[in-house]
Amino acid sequence: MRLRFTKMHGAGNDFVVIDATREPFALTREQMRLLGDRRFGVGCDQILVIEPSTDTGADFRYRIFNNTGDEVEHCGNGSRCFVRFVVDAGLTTKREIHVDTMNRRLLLTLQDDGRVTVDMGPPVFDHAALPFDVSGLEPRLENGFELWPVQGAELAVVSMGNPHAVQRVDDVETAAVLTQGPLIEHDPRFAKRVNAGFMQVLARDRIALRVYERDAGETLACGTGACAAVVAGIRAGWLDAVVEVQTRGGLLRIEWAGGQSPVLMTGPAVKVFDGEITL
Ligand SMILES: N[C@H](CCC[C@H](N)C(=O)O)C(=O)O
Repeated sequence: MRLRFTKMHGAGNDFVVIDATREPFALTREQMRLLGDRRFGVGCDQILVIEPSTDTGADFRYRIFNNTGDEVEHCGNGSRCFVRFVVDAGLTTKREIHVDTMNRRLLLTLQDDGRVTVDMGPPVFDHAALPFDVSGLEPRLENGFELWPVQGAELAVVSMGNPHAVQRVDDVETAAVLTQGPLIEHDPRFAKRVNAGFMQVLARDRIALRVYERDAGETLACGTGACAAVVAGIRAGWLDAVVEVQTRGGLLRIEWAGGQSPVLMTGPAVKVFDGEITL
């Protein structure tokens, strides 16, 4: 089959975007793996599929598949690229867009400077929701916030709709991202596996972050990972309410007022090229 797509990235986290608003999305898992392969296909961290809304309260629905073909709950950098795509494709004239993902409704705003602000909804700390099995573990409390001893790390466990386990490190450049990351991702306590974050606190309003993503391995940036890291840092008492997150692929700005307030993420969304591929 011939497939038209748009290649995009959000701070270096890269995507193949498929417009399924006029014809239904029908790729098999194998076709998605080929599409996402950096040598045999186009190559990307995730595949984003844009569909018409099934609910009057939202303008679109958007589905996210890791490059393994596994469908996942959320992709922060992807949601910004989604907005850039639907505006550039003329699929909407709005600049404030409501979109439904697997388990959240997001409000996204295209800023005049081309960046996109995403209301990511509130973080969830309920271990059962992640899911994360805490049986037999004793957390260390930092500012009253639980840090869990798993795989030789002290993990803050947060859901942004998708699961994250974040640890504070002295230096992200020398952190054991590529060795400890997969051990955390596949630890049996995370029944749906987990995205493993490594955060270096540079100041109360600035961190450096690397994320070993579930399925995708280390990406140049992880939007939901940046949200999870900042929320964990605020709860642990290390960070203030507005934080600049330095990732290997670019800068993200994360804001959270605490409690049930939503996490706001602002960052870039870039179109690289349009293409066609036969799968
Ligand atoms: N690998 C993630 C999905 C993509 C998240 C990341 N690309 C982001 O920007 O949030 C997961 O399996 O939950």
